[in-house]
Order: sequence, then structure tokens, then C-alpha cells
Amino acid sequence: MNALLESLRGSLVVSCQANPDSPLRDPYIISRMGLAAVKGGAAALRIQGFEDVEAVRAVTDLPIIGLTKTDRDDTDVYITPTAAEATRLAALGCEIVALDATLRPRPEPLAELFAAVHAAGALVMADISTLEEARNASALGADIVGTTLAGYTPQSRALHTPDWVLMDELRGADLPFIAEGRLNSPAEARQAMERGAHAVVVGSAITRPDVVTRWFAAALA
Ligand SMILES: CC(=O)N[C@H](C=O)[C@@H](O)[C@H](O)[C@H](O)COP(=O)(O)O
Repeated sequence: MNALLESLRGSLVVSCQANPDSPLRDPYIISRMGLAAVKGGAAALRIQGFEDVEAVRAVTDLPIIGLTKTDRDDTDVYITPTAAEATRLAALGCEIVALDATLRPRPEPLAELFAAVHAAGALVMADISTLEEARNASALGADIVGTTLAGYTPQSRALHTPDWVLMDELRGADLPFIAEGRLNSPAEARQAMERGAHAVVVGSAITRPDVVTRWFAAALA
């Protein structure tokens, strides 16, 4: 395995993303959340969008997993759908570029996206939702897969919990994976590691206070 990925073994990656309607949707705020995550022990950060990547790159040398979220009319693929976006993320200093590696119709072939990321000197984190997608991404040369999209595609199990079954499948198939998606407590992050995750990405539970507030409010309703 690549040395940078090896250095992330067993570690916590914090995703600092604010939804478009969030009051925290501002590159400066995202960069401060990134610094707070670094202070708390994050080994890397997952950052969305060019402006946020620039703001975070300016304040930390920790590895950045960069992505874009682009709504398009011609595809359901929204995480870094094009090589141009992937290449720009790498040029802005993302060591790892995350992109949708599902088998859904997409604007550009997956192999070309992977090649563009590698040519730009970055690594590919292939965001998948099923074992089949993980196998395909791995065969095409993804450096690591992430369970990011499990529960968010018609092909995957609809869940309100982490996709433990997918993690077991990936481990069983010997496919190194980063666990990501609905890891909402330290215990769940730990469990993902025990189920064979190389590292875990936690987002909402750490960096979306609006979402976490909703969990508490719903529990009291
Ligand atoms: C499905 C999708 O678009 N996931 C995005 C991917 O970058 C983010 O919105 C998530 O916050 C991230 O995956 C971390 O997950 P969670 O916030 O559940 O810890």
C-alpha cells in the first residue's frame, strides 16, 4: 500500500463539510473546523469544494481528501464527476481525491478519472456503495475504496446505520477500505475499525452541529 495511506492506518479522518443551506457554509469557518479537528486528533481531513480546500490547505499540512459535489442534469453522480474537477483538487494540494466510483451512468469513464488523478500526483479514494462497485474500482486501480455512498444509491441497502454488512463483505474480499457514512459515535467508529476498516471518516457527528442538534431535538420531541 502507498506510504501516505499506510500512515493513515487505524486513524480518524474528519470530514468538514457544510451543506449549502448551513450557516457554517463559509471557507473561513470550514478552515477553523478543520483546525479544531486537528487539535482533537484527526489524522487527515475530508474537504469539499475548491474554496474550502484552499482555505484548509492554507492552515494545515495534514493530508486532505478533496472532493467536489456537483449537481448535474445528465447524471446522478455528484462526487467529483469529472477529471477537470479531480485534477484541480490535486493541483490545490489534495493528496487524495475522492470520487464517485459507482457503476451508474457518468459523464466520463471511471478509468479516465483515475488516470487523471494519478497523473496529477494524487491518490484515488473510490467512494462506493456496494461490493461490486468496490471490486470494479479496485480492478481499475483505485488506491482505496470508501463506503461513503452506501445507503445513498438505489443499488445499496437503505440504512440509518453504518453499513456493517458491506464492511464485512469488503473485509471478506480483502479489499482495503475506509469506513465512512453514519459513523455517529466513537463506539461506531471503533466498531468499524474492528470490522477491518483501514481508517474511518466521521463527518456530521463532529462538524455538522445543525444535524446533531436535530438528533437531540428529535429525541426530546
Ligand atoms: C453521501 C455523501 O454525499 N456523503 C458526503 C461525502 O463526502 C458527506 O456529506 C458526508 O458528510 C460524509 O460522507 C461523512 O459522512 P457522515 O456525515 O455520515 O459522517
